[in-house]
Amino acid sequence: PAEKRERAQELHEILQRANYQYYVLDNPELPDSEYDRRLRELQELEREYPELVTQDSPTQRVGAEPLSSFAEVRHEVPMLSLDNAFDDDELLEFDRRVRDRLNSKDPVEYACEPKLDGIAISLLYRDGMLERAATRGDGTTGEDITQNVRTIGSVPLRLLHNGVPKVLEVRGEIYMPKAGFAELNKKAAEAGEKTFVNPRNAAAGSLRQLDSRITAKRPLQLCAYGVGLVEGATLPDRHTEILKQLNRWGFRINSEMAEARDIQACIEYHKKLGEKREQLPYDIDGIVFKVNEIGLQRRLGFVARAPRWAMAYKFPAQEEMTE
Ligand SMILES: NC(=O)n1nc(-c2ccco2)nc1N
Repeated sequence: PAEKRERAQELHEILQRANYQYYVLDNPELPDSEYDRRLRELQELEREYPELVTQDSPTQRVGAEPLSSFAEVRHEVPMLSLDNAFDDDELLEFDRRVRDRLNSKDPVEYACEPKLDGIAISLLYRDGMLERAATRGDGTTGEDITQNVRTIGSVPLRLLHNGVPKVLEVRGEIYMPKAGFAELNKKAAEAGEKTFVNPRNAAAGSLRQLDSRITAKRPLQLCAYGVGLVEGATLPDRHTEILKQLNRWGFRINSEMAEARDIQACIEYHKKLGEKREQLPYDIDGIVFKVNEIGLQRRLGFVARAPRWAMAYKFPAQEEMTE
């Protein structure tokens, strides 16, 4: 049925673009009712002609049969945690160490990203298709949560456009926005179910579900913040440019991301974001500053635990949620 295949392909493209606008660009163009109508038409078509189902079809986001356990995944490129700074002096010391190691008298440019308080994950794409998603775990070994992650709207099941790398590992944070968290707890309380203490725990609990149909109902977001394994492509040579490329390929990146020409500008950025922290639609527990030039990152490398080229400057802990 050639015309059925064409119709399925057309619906597929309309739904995929609507998904990108809504979940990644926060700029919905299709009313929900229109989205649902077309999704039902595609589901109907795929029921009639199962050979039309592709693994990146928008119909494949509703969750599958529950798993009995999560398989283990080994990270070829370790997922490291971040060193912490708690005041301006510690951040200045970080910059001094960086410039000493680079033997550079010039200021170093930094990328600035709010540190989302969620769960770090790794997404592996092969020929543009999402192959597996895994938690950070201990940095070397994590859990395969692909079934659950496929249900998250801001996670591309296939990279947009062509000319994508053969292998691309994207790293990011899965988090629950404050509004979605409040709504989830309100419904849970009304239904006499357990509520979550904070958005981070709610996100972690939603990703630990063996039944991905439960995860599919949770308001989770993915924000990309870096790459791991890359084969068959040359990425830009600055971190902020890599993130913009990821956004073009279909990933959500943080709208507050910025470049700071030196460490003084980082301190000003940290202060500014600290003042608007309560107004942000998601929890953050600091700012991550990264040396922006990839060549310099390579020269700095990592110490055992954390990269020498990055520092998380934390905010004071928020007063814990009252029960
Ligand atoms: N949590 C978070 O938002 N992160 N975490 C990193 C990170 C961890 C290791 C390297 O980069 N970057 C951002 N924005």
